[in-house]
Amino acid sequence: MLPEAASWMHRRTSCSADWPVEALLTAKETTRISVVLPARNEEETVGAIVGAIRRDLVERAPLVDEILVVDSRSTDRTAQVAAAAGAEVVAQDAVLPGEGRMSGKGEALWKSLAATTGDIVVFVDADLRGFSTTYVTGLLGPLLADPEVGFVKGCYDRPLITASGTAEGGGGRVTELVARPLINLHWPALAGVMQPLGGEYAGRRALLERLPFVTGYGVELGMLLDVLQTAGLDAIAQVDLGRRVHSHQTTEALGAMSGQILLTAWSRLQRHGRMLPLEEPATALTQFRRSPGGHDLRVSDVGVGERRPMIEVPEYAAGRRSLLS
Ligand SMILES: O=c1ccn([C@@H]2O[C@H](COP(=O)(O)OP(=O)(O)O[C@H]3O[C@H](CO)[C@@H](O)[C@H](O)[C@H]3O)[C@@H](O)[C@H]2O)c(=O)[nH]1
Ligand SMILES: O=C(O)[C@H](O)COP(=O)(O)O
Repeated sequence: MLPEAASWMHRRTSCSADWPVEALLTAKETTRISVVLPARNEEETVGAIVGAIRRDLVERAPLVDEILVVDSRSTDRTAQVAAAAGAEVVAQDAVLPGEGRMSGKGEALWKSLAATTGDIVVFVDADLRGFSTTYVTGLLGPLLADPEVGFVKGCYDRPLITASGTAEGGGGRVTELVARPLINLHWPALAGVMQPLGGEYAGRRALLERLPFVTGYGVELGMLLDVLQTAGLDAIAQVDLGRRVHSHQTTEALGAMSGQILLTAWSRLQRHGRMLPLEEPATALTQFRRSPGGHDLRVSDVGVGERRPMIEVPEYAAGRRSLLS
């Protein structure tokens, strides 16, 4: 891991328990806070999430000023359930109709900026199970405490829950198999960001409104890379939110998500001028394991070598196959 990345992790990582709601209320002053949930067919889960935020962070403690659910072309009762739980609900396609209709989660988030007024916007996926409002308070902590912080990512343990059981640490498959190796390769300064694709994060409007948003599932990677490019590593913080359980997509759907992640990375490599001249790619891969004191880092070298075609090996070309044994 680069010294810069290790130092960032040390300085900019906290956990949700570090940010009690009472301290946040004091720090909030006149800052308006919006919570946004993008939702496509989440009638089973969206109500409990909205209800918890409304109860804990609007009624019990006046921290959150608005809760917006962006209905992303749901065909179920997502909009009704969210409204009944106390959220304002807008249809993705009804916002800024003059801008036309694009698709996916990134489109819903982009539209949400136009449909909210908060100085700080907190994004929370609508498919979470066992949601706690400490997700929201945790994400707000670094932003309310430090004006230098502009963007906060959540991190958590991610189980993979299937009909045959629960594999702790088995979730986040696109993160582990695609995004993390890609980030370590081309953006090693971000190697300490534990959940680069996580859907729970918060940012200052003044920063978010100056970023392009990738549509679909490229939105998180694009945003993280664009924040790094425009505001620098120190503007980013991460908060350990504990454990995250969500609805898993099929492997096939995750393949499509991976394609969007790769395309997003490609576009940022081009746009941020990292292709020319071609930089030597970093070969260190940093992974994380939960430990009693936080997280253990495991850095391995994923560098690959290259062998010449076998036919160019003289012994082989001469037919001396006995050398194979
Ligand atoms: O067209 C869409 C698709 C999804 N969603 C919502 O976006 C959230 C996350 O979508 P989901 O399909 O559950 O994504 P995951 O499989 O959980 O993907 C992970 O990785 C993605 C890529 O970085 C992130 O966008 C997600 O937040 C993150 O949880 C959910 O509330 C969805 O309802 C929309 O609003 N519109
Ligand atoms: O964030 C990810 O990597 C994808 O959403 C896949 O997550 P899952 O493996 O927990 O379904």
